[in-house]
Amino acid sequence: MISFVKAHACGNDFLVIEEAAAERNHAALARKLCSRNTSIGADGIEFLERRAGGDFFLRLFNADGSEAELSGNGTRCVAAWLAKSEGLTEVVFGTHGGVRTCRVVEATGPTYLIESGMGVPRVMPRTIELPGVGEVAGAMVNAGNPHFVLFVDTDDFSAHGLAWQELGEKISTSPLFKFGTNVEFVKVLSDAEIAFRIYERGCGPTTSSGTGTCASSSAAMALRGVNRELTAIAQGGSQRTVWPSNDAPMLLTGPAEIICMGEAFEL
Ligand SMILES: N[C@@H](CCC[C@H](N)C(=O)O)C(=O)O
Repeated sequence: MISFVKAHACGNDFLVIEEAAAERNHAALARKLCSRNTSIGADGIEFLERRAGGDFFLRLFNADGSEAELSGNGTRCVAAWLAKSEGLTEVVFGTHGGVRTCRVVEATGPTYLIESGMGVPRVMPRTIELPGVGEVAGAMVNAGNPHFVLFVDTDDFSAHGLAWQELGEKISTSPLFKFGTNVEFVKVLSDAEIAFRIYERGCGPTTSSGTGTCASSSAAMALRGVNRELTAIAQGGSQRTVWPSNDAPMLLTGPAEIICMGEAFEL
């Protein structure tokens, strides 16, 4: 049996599994346990490694078994679990996308409001040529993991005559991005608010993304001149971002809720 904890951040859901239990089956476990109809279901698994000296390291596997550098929401879910189970209120995680620090701001039952230091996002305006679609203008953003951000002004977030989910998949899996990319469709609502939709590498449309929130916010701040403190509204809820300048680390504040814990049968 494999012990797991399930948590979500604005509907972006994760299983948390101790690295020691993975026995090198990370990808297979992710594909199996994240399946919505035949298993527990989740957008990804965070494997939590406890290193000497009390350090933590996170490895994130998407639902399709691919490994990503990190997840902003997933990291927060693990921080919420460590707050609930071990009373930790500040946790530093190593990830393949850089160090991330989480601080519990508020706790209400199983829900934790957490502020995370998300590193310095890098925003690079880019126009790509997509077969059958044409030129798509946007920005590549490195938020520890890769993102392509498009600005839209349609009610339904469609762009280039395609639903955002369809265009998102084309961009996410385009060979133009050697390692694939997450895709965000961003609408600037005011100087203080953006709304966005997310097509994630390795799992498709999700209701929220922590790194996607950072990528969307940083692109809107750097390229559209909105405020350096923003509310970013996704389908699953809002998060707050603060980015004092283009060279500064971004702070991300949002909720994470512990749903359940249990034991899964082995593969
Ligand atoms: N939902 C996540 C991002 C998860 C990783 C992503 N799918 C990738 O492959 O980079 C978040 O909250 O950041």
